[in-house]
Amino acid sequence: MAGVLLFDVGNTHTTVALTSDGKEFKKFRISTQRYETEDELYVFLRTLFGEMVNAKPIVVSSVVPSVNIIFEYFASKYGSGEVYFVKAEDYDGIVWAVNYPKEIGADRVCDVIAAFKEYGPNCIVVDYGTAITIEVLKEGRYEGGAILPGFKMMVHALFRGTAKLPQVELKPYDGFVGKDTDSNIRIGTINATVGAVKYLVENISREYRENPVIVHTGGQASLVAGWLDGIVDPDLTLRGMYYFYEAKKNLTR
Ligand SMILES: Nc1ncnc2c1ncn2[C@@H]1O[C@H](COP(=O)(O)OP(=O)(O)O)[C@@H](O)[C@H]1O
Ligand SMILES: CC(C)(COP(=O)(O)O)[C@@H](O)C(=O)NCCC(=O)O
Ligand SMILES: [K+]
Repeated sequence: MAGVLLFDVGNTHTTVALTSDGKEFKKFRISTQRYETEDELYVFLRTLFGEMVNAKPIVVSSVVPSVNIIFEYFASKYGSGEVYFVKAEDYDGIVWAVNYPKEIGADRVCDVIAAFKEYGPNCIVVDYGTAITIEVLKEGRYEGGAILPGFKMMVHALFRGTAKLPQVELKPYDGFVGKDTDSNIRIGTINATVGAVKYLVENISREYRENPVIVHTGGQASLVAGWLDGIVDPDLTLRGMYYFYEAKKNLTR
């Protein structure tokens, strides 16, 4: 089967997706800390994908620099030899109107590319992962955004910083006054973070006035579905990776 292997490497999980059109994905999710060599990664992927995983070009969106070398080795030993690392400075279909485009996390680059292609030039994208990122697109220019602690990080911060507070389930609480420790914590971490996102999106929209399209993505977007306005689009990052690959492939043919 033709196609390309996408690796969305985040600080918690690596989502691996096989696709031949950038629309349909056969995807699996593994912990980013679980592989330290190209052979370990291959064992995982052979188990999950079977032979389909062999001899494909690979695209890597990584925000964990320490693992990047593994994909270089993987590409030459098990891939087609081609590896494309997502970088803002390698994609000129967007104006990266920020101080240091090289600093932008690759996942954010992918989110912006896909949002622009599919939701138009005025969007706000919120990506809920280890950290929560907010991307602002105005008239097709990436204006920057914000970075917040993710839901799990908020809960973990309370757990690590106190003697008695437990880690709670990552579920919003249906109410705003807790009657026990668990609900107090969930309100102050999950509900509060949803509130922070709401606050930032409202103020960004006011600043940009074009009533932007709002898109939610990332592993925990489903957690907030129903609490926030906007579209929930879990595969946005993967589609952005494929758009990046198409742009690079046409350049290098
Ligand atoms: N199938 C799944 N198994 C485990 N966690 C999942 C799954 N789907 C979504 N999640 C959630 O996604 C989170 C990781 O989100 P993700 O966007 O991949 O983070 P990052 O990109 O920072 O690694 C996990 O902490 C978990 O809450
Ligand atoms: C903010 C992030 C850690 C989010 O990554 P994730 O939560 O997906 O692991 C990542 O986009 C990143 O490392 N960004 C670099 C700094 C920046 O984008 O300005
Ligand atoms: K992410």
